[in-house]
Amino acid sequence: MASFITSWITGLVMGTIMDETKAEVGAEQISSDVSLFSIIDIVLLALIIGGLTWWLVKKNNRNVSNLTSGKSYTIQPTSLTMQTNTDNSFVKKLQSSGRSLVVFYGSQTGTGEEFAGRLAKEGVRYRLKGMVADPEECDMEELVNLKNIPNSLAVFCMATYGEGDPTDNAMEFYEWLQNGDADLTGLNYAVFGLGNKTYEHYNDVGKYVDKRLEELGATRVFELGLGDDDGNIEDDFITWKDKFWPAVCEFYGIESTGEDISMRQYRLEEYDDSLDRVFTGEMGRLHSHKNQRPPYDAKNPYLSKILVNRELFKSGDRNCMHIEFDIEDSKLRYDSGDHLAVYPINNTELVEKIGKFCEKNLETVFSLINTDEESSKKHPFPCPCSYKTALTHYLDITQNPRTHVLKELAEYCSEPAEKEKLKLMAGTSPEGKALYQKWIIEDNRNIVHILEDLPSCKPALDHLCELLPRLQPRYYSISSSPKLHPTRVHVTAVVVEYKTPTGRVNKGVATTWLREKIPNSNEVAPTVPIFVRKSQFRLPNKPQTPIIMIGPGTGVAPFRGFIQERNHSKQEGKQVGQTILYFGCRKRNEDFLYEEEFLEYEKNDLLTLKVAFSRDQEKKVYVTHLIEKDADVIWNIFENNGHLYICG
Ligand SMILES: Cc1cc2nc3c(=O)[nH]c(=O)nc-3n(C[C@H](O)[C@H](O)[C@H](O)COP(=O)(O)O)c2cc1C
Repeated sequence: MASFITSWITGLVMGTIMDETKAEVGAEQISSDVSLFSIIDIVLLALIIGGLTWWLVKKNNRNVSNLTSGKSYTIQPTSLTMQTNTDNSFVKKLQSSGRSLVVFYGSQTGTGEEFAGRLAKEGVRYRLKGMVADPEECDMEELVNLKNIPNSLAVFCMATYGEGDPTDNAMEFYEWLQNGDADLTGLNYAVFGLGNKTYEHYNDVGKYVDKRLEELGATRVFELGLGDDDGNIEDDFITWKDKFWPAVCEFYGIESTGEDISMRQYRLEEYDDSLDRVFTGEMGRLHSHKNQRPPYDAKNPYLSKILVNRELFKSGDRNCMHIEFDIEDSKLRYDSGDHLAVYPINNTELVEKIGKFCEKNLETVFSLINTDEESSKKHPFPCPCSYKTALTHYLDITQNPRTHVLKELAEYCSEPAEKEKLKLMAGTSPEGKALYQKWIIEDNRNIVHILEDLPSCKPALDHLCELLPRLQPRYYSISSSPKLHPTRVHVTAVVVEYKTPTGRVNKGVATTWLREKIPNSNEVAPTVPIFVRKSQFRLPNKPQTPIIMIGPGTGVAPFRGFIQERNHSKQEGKQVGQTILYFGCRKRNEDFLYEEEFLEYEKNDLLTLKVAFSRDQEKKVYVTHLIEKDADVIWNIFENNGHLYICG
């Protein structure tokens, strides 16, 4: 039962990973998510009764295994010591640069890091010159010495992942807090947590850090703030921040200087075209795309050849791709259930529009150089590069911009009405917040749409490049098993395209780009930068263990890998337990993914296939209906220590 619950939770996490890039979630995926929650209701009720004890056992053991990062590590006994390195002395850095505010971030996809940057920057307004710091690069034991700096304050912007786990960069700090017993008396702190309410462990890391620092003797200067990424995390942050600063002023007996903090963090250098060491889209090492060298990871992705890219839908106006990536010479390894990360590039048309609106030659090579010489982050992205490279490879130009970006854009409007509109949305008035919600979020405007709709706004392109967030890799559930396909990774992805309320067509960054990457035997195969991210979405160790997989739509992707793996075990003569797949889609003749393969496995007595076609008859049928009907079978599998997985 314990493993069953683990699988259930992991399934939920997995479902979210599939939807990680919100801008790329199609309407069909959203509707499968909604139906999944009904499944969860049904199944969970039964579960809670039988599995509570095991659940508690698991919860207590949670600290022993990290469930999101894929990193393996060992917990040390109570006096865990972190590596001390004088270069990592954030206290020295603060002292040498006359600062007293340090803002740490635990961030995976950049939101926490961005919030930390904004807080550190705003500090000058309150005579608290600030510095952003990555806990992974700091000796966090120095927190005990921070009190030696007058009016010092440590702020923590901490995101939560998986089953309430910290981000990779905050892992060591988190363990230190959990296992250490430092005396933090005299340390002044505040915490803002980043999370998502749809997760069971909502903002667990922020809550824990806030509580634990107090337990260790530190003084909370302002109450814990909680940001919900399912709602409007930007709004949560500015609402918290606007009360945070007055509380800080009261605590230290200081006043706002009223200073405008829209100063730049990076200075610009532009070069003539003779420069030879110019980044052209590499993530870390210059020329790494030309001289590929393992090991491959997020900073050194492997340029993989696309060997197959075929359409899976038989009819209809939507597209679903089956893509096979070549990993033969890469030394990359994967397990079924892992994720493939793909670094996409932005649409050329959008990139060129930005160049046009900003009236800048996109071929110009430039660098953004941190004005804070103490900072470990010298550039916001690999520099020098051309503006075209920055906008194509490194910056997210399709997200809804956050309010601080609008504030800076306002300064570049020559038309007073347009300037006021941006300022209003960037402000904290209820009217401004409502306008931001409507004009940016609901109308789904990205930076290109804003510049299009506010024609007098002509930002300096280098400033815009400083403001835009980094383009993130997209994660896809791997839909193959290495047992069957050791040299290839398969991915199953629906092409995202939808109309926004302003009548524009928004296209998913990665899927639209991948769609064009069709291998042709006469040409060199198209290549894509990839790396494998380990997951905890795993088959039970013993093939005899019965499993139920619920995977409507592209939620079936990881289960194709699981089924291939179970089939491999069967062919090796091993006994394989019941393997049940619930799959749902619109119509049998339209979007039944991998129909032939699944029917073949069913014919060979490996798979029990349960399918729901919502639009093939008058009355809608979803996987939830099938599960309800099969309650007895499912319960029987639970009683045999089966595993249940949900993905969608
Ligand atoms: C795969 C995944 C797992 C997540 N798990 C949780 C969770 O367990 N609890 C929670 O409150 N939020 C969870 N979140 C939401 C993130 O914490 C939230 O989106 C946050 O803003 C991310 O911050 P970052 O951009 O700084 O990494 C999860 C998000 C993803 C993509």
